[in-house]
Amino acid sequence: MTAALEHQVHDEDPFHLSTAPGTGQQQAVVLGGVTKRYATGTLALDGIDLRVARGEFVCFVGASGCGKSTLLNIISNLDQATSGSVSVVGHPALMFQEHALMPWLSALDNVALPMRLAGVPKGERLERAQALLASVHLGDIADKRPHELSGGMRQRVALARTLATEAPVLLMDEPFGALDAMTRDLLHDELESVWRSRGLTVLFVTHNVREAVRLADRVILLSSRPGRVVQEYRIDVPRPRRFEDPTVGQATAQITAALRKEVARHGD
Ligand SMILES: Nc1ncnc2c1ncn2[C@@H]1O[C@H](COP(=O)(O)OP(=O)(O)OP(=O)(O)O)[C@@H](O)[C@H]1O
Repeated sequence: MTAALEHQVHDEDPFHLSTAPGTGQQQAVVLGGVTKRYATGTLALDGIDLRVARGEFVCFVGASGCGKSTLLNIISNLDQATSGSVSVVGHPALMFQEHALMPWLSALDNVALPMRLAGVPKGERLERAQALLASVHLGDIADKRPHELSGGMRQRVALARTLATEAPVLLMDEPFGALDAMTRDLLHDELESVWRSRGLTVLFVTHNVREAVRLADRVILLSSRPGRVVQEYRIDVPRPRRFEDPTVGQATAQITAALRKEVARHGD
């Protein structure tokens, strides 16, 4: 069952609130009127208001060029908003479609890299990296280098490396977009399991509405040129969800219809 929630603009100053009004819920990410105009003149985002609760899994879908990547870059502080405010708990970890592993390092050393940069002692970081690899079912390929691994395995190493940062918030920009359906399905299970066990907050960008419905507590539909929140969908299908579940299919159809309308509105 899904229920469509219209996007609400918050009256209160969101940057002085640690809880959502009436819910008592702690917020991991709060955006207020985030607008981004690139130097070229492109208005990529226009007044995005967003609250993501701690432990929530939010997926963003929208037409190509609606500003999804821009939004994650701003939340991760890789880029700055032109106006508006951003408040994030801790330092988020960002994971892209391209895994960008260091080719000369073993899988284990790739996963250990963020801890090395953070000054974690060698013995401890290698032990933790090994446990992280095991958590994505790659405990037995620790010594292999990226070129010896399949695309799906490399993306799992990248996921383990992202988790090694211990960031409370994960920002994922189409992380599984290049993978075959079967591998993607496995990675969904693994991501869902670490999300739940660690109580992570995940903001996940995808072109794939079905993937969004499979993973998200809430799906946010963005419009393009400029990017605005069009609608939000609370997905309350019980977990674990399967693509074959009729309720997943229904929610996917509902959101896809809205996305089509958005795309048609812009003539893309
Ligand atoms: N560095 C930049 N300079 C100028 N314009 C940019 C820059 N980065 C993105 N844009 C423009 O801003 C808009 C939003 O881009 P963005 O990459 O955030 O969209 P997206 O939704 O992630 O796209 P896609 O789904 O195709 O990956 C687009 O019109 C894009 O051309």
